[in-house]
Amino acid sequence: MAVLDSIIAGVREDLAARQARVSLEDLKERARKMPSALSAEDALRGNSERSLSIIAEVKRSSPSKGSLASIEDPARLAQMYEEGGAAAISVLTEKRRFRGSLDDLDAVRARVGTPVLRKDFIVTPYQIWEARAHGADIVLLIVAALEQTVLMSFVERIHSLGMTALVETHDREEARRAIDAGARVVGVNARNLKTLDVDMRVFDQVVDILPSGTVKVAESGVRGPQDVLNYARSGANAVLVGEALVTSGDPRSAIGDMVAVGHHPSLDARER
Ligand SMILES: O=P(O)(O)OC[C@@H](O)[C@@H](O)c1c[nH]c2ccccc12
Repeated sequence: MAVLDSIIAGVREDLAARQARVSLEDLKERARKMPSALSAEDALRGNSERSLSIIAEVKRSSPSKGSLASIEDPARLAQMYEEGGAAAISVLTEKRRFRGSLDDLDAVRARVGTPVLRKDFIVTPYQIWEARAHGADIVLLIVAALEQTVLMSFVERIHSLGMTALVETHDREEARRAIDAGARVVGVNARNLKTLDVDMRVFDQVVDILPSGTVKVAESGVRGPQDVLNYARSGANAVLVGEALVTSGDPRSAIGDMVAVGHHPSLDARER
């Protein structure tokens, strides 16, 4: 079984347990009582002052590398990311492979003022309501995990709840599907979720499929400022970084160095 399929099988089991505890009706009620979602599209697109956005991830573990960092206080880590200049914070909520949780999402949401992304393997509308009920502003959707009509309805659901869908792709065909489904923020993941191989050239191979107004997010494999610069030169509006930040020992300055790349003079003439 491909890695993605086995992750999703576990996600479905954990989901069934949560659904048995909290009904969809209760969840909707909680979601309706939440403050409105923060608008994330402009924050991710960047502006003249911050011409490249960094999405910084709270990530304890990964299927490819195993344990990365214990992160006993996810809110504190997120706060350091925010102080270092992150445009948004990504919180993994998948339990089995990434050791994340909705508690992490709650804690981060309560601490930071930036948009927060729920990073998980979304396969039912219940999880979208759950994201909103726990304060998410952005929800990840993985094209490779969803049939096209489902993808389309999930993008609509996320947008109708005032959140932003970050629709993740890994090749040109998936990028076309993301755009057809109504995505305005598209991620290009250098990591193939079926094999876990990382190839940072994927962004260049996919980027010309995306219409100019689309927010383009390069995901995975970023080791430091040079990789951020390369992605920015290729036309990324935002870069999503996990491992390099959680293993850095000084997340505030590690992200600061990446944010600074957005002001690099060689980026002035680029078209995004
Ligand atoms: O730790 P990295 O290589 O910087 O990658 C971060 C992020 O891109 C990665 O965690 C990720 C991208 N897409 C995903 C989908 C599910 C789980 C995780 C991911």
